[in-house]
Amino acid sequence: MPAPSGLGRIFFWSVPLQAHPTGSAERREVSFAHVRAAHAGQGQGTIRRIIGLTLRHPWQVAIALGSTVVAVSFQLSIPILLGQAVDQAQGVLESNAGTSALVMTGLMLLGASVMRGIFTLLQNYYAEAVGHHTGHELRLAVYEKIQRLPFSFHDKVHSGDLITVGMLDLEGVRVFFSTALLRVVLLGMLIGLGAYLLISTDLVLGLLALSFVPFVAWRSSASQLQLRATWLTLQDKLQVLSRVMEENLGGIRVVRAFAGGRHEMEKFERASADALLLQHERVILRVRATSMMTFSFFLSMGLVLLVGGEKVIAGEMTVGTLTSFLTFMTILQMPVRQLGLMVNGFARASTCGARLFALLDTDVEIRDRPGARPLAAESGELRFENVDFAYPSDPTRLILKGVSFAARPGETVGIVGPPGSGKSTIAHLIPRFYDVTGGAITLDGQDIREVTLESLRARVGVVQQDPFLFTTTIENNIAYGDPWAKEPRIERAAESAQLHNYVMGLPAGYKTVVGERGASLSGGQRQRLTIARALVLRPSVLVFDDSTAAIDAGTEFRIRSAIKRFAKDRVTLVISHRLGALMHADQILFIENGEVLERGTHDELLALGGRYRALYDLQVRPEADLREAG
Ligand SMILES: Nc1ncnc2c1ncn2[C@@H]1O[C@H](COP(=O)(O)OP(=O)(O)OP(=O)(O)O)[C@@H](O)[C@H]1O
Repeated sequence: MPAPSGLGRIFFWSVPLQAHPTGSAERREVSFAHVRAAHAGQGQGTIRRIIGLTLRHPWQVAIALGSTVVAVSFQLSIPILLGQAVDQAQGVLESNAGTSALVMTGLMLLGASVMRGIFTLLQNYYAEAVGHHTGHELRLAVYEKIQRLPFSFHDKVHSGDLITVGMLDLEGVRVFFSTALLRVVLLGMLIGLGAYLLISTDLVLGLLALSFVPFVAWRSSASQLQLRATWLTLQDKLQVLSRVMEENLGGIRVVRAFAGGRHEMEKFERASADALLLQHERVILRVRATSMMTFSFFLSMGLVLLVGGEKVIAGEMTVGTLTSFLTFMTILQMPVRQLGLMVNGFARASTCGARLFALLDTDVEIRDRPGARPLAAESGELRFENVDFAYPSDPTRLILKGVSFAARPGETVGIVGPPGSGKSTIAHLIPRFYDVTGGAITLDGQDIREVTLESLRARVGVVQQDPFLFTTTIENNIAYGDPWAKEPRIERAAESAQLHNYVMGLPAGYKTVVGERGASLSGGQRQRLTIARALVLRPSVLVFDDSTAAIDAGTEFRIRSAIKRFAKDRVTLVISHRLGALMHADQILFIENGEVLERGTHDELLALGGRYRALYDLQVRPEADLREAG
């Protein structure tokens, strides 16, 4: 990103970007402490909180407000000068007086217009700057919050809804200063001072000139509030549309495979038709309000012309004063119409802000405890001590019940069991994606809840069931956990994961960009890439959560041999449905309904003749028998 220069530097501040050592990615080194501090204080009024955020840019706010005051003063001088000019021009025509006074007034009028223009520009520029700075900070704060939200939150909230909060709601808060707060000053001054000038010049004509104000103010506010209500419903409808589209794109292969195109189209059309109906309703609301406001304005203007014209004819008022009145009215018309926008700005900011702050205030249950220390790096012994666990969404249903086991560095623990028995849940608990509800998990004797999350996650590498890849190069995908990893380390990890030869065969090698979510790779290649990603971290505990399911037996064997060398001083957990993937483990746990039913080595479990044996007979023996027979 090029550094901003000139005016841009005043508007934006540059965020230092640190180049990724591999040269192909960028990492931001930004501290969010100040942003987080600005969000402290749950329960404060939403609008007060937004004003607090805005005031974090005091000099920009001051320039915007100061410019508004000066611009309004110049704007209000224009009708006065215009009236004066008309009277002077009439004087020149009627009594052949000199034109110097008229020229002077003309020049003053020009000067006032230019000054008004300059200060309005400054007002708009700095109002936007405040909004963009606030938006930038909030975006970072929301994104940072999303990075820290616990898995239990993501279990409950649709990611599309989070995106809406991060985009639409944030926008409602971002524009608060320019559309609402600054308008209070702008409209307050224009309407207040304008009304005073009109009434102090001529009470009756002043009241007539202002007669459209209450009606237009009411109509504009009422219609804006109605528009806002329909806008919120429209957002819900559009959200449904984006969910339908998001799901369709995410599951595009399922849709095609099951020829679901027509059904998907019908779903989309229904959601789109709902949105269309609402948009139509909004257009009618807007057009009706605009025509009523325009009509009432011109009605008032007609009355002013009628009464004012009679006063001019009767010699009670000059043509210039009447011109001032009409110009004042024209100047006032826009701000009065904008009162509705101001009311809308407040309403929008308060609903959007409430949702945004609710997200920012969400309690992060999984976080460092006060006084948490980094995990002390020792041998890396992993222990599950009588672990109970229930997912926060269903706290009464125990998924794990009294699970205990220990693994010393260099040991491999195999975990097998029927679907839904709780195997992946064990994998989720080690890096603290969730906290245990009973018992404890320790690493080198340290309860993992008592150490910092960052140090824990740096020591635990989990290869998930579902291999997720980023749309970037193979190199960056492998080095995701440690962007400063040097090429030889990345290549060694890829070699262990049996991916190196494949990558070297690609024209761009490690610089090959994988498509969206790794769509250009096969299932097995994606899994091998995620294995390499975990190996780069050189973790103390390596967890394979059914992560070789898409890999053929030969490749899996080679990966296992390579990892054996790699994992000689680490704990390895292998979760799999296939016994072939974990038969070699030093200890195998057979899990059912969240309980360890059997444990031992492969031979011990076979000799036990229990559930493991039954699974072996079902899965492995027929193949072995067939091989022998062949
Ligand atoms: N995020 C979650 N929230 C609530 N319940 C969950 C969640 N994830 C899993 N479960 C439930 O916990 C139980 C154990 O799930 P888990 O994924 O650990 O099983 P598993 O043994 O790994 O299954 P599989 O072999 O099919 O991958 C299941 O009944 C599942 O429905």
